[in-house]
Amino acid sequence: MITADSVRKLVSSFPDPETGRPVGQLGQVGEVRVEGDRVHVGLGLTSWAAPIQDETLTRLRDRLVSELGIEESDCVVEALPHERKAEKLGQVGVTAKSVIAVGSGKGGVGKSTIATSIAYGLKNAGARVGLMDADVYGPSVPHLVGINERPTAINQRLQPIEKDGLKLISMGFMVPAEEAIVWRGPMLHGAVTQMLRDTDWGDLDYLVIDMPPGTGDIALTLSQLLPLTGAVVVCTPQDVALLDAVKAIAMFRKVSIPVLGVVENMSYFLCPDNGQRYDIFGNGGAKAKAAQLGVPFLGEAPISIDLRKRGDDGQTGGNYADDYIAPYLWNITRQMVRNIAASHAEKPATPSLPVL
Ligand SMILES: Nc1ncnc2c1ncn2[C@@H]1O[C@H](COP(=O)(O)OP(=O)(O)OP(=O)(O)O)[C@@H](O)[C@H]1O
Repeated sequence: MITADSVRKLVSSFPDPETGRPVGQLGQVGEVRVEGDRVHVGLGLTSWAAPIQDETLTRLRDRLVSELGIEESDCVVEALPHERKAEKLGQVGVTAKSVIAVGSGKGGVGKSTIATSIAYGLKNAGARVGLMDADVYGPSVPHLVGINERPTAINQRLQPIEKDGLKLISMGFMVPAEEAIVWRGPMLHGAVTQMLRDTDWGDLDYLVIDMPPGTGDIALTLSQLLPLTGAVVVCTPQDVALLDAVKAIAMFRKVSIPVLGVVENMSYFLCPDNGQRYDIFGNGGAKAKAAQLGVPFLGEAPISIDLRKRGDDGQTGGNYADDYIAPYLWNITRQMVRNIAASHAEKPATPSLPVL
């Protein structure tokens, strides 16, 4: 006979996606009801896990169905909100659970577009997200999301600009582009440190950092300032771009930033007139290269006129309203979170010591 206790025990050992620790240890098992063969379970999930909430619930339900030998239709697993504060990270004290750098080997491959789309995807799913545009050589995020105003400071803390619930700070707010372009290492280091340390980010699930293309200076600076969850490398499919992406991967590895995966942008073009697919820059090269280098592939995004138009109009966040490009962007975002959750399950976080 199935009892609430036996179900609770099964649920308790299920790993929390955010920490990798059993949910039973973290007070995340909610109400468990058993009526004959019908089982109803409440699972507490944090906003960090929101992008993979549905599949997490399905995984738990599948486990219960197989272990208890019941019908899928008799097992209901429901998400309950679970609060968990982020810890202050590194010497800059950013309060975030995951810090993700988005980089590329060269400019113009759509790095800022993908970084912004990832940030919006996480935010739309229900996570608390900050986006830091550290691309000194082309700080394009304010343009992509349509922000013209400058951040204010309260008690010498920069207040990020909020756009649709996304918190944003850009190098473009700090310095005129023509000035930053001639900066050397120490000045870049100072500016990035200041953006991280002196911004009122609040409590974030994810901080997404749009990196300048190519250069190792900022990757090195970041790795010294706070523990990064990992880097996403954006590239286009042609061979020369892939060579640069390989260099970017090597650069992140050199400064011990794990590579969360590669994104192939501008993978192909679907002609709206005849539905014909054109592999303008070739296709599939990034996936093959990622496999060869032993890094995950996060997904592809085709060339989309809407994506480019929305960028020009400061409406990049609106890409999720577009039927054609939205599933590709969402797939990349979700695959990234899945990969982070899988690494948490492999290496669960050590529990914080109780306060005596
Ligand atoms: N999949 C795509 N389809 C169509 N246009 C795209 C796509 N991805 C990006 N773009 C467009 O390409 C241009 C460059 O994109 P973006 O600024 O994101 O590149 P970047 O790699 O960050 O460049 P840089 O490093 O020079 O800032 C923009 O006009 C953007 O709208």
